[in-house]
Amino acid sequence: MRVDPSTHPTVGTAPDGTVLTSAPQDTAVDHATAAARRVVDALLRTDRTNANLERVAEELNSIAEHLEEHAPAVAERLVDMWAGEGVTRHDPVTGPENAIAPPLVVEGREDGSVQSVVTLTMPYQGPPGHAHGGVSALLLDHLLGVANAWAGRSGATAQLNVRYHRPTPLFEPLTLTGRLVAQDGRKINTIGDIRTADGTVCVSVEALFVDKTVPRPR
Ligand SMILES: CCCCCCCC/C=C\CCCCCCCC(=O)SCCNC(=O)CCNC(=O)[C@H](O)C(C)(C)COP(=O)(O)OP(=O)(O)OC[C@H]1O[C@@H](n2cnc3c(N)ncnc32)[C@H](O)[C@@H]1OP(=O)(O)O
Repeated sequence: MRVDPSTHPTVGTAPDGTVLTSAPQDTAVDHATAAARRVVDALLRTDRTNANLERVAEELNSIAEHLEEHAPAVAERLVDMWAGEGVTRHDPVTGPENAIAPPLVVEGREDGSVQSVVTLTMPYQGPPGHAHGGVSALLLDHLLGVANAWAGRSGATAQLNVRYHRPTPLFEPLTLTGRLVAQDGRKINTIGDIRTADGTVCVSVEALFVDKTVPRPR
């Protein structure tokens, strides 16, 4: 099921398996961003001596110039970015329009949790062959925010306590899970983890969110 653009679905209003993130579309911007993501990955993988990197730099700079020529003022662009209901296409975790985002596709489950399966690659590397701890924290922070939305709440992260149990492997499917576990007025407690396919926990988090509306640019 796709997200209704007028209201954010929650566990009470949408069935199991509801996609809570903005799916990649068959649009030029999504195609361009997917290509940019591919370039970031390929730049890290390519042979440093044999690839013609001077030509690559020239062509990429020419592309950047074209994009910058058509960029409106930042304030104007921000209004445009925040015109939807909160499911963003530009965030660094799930945004199909953000080349930095893996991007995660998050599903809401009927048990109140949210889940995402992702395979991380070279751009997200920390220790050899494994995910950077800051990347794991980023992905979980955002996933927990989506878990709050699925539970009908929203808030800013006030605390994110991260426990790294064991290194998180790249190049294999990881399952990220999050759920809201307690609420006390404006305070929201949300937990989550990252596991390998055999269920081994690599990272777990406990977070405090505080309900606070950040005004949208307009
Ligand atoms: C827009 C609508 C969308 C709807 C649709 C949803 C679609 C969903 C899709 C996608 C979800 C997106 C997911 C995004 C997820 C990413 C989240 C982030 O990255 S957020 C950026 C990083 N976080 C910050 O920048 C916060 C910076 N800090 C602050 O702004 C404030 O400090 C804030 C809001 C956290 C608290 O400030 P105060 O003034 O509002 O509230 P005070 O009175 O200080 O605290 C309230 C209670 O909380 C406790 N508290 C506050 N901070 C605490 C802390 N760090 N540790 C422990 N307790 C804390 C206090 O002690 C107080 O508790 P007592 O009521 O007295 O019991």
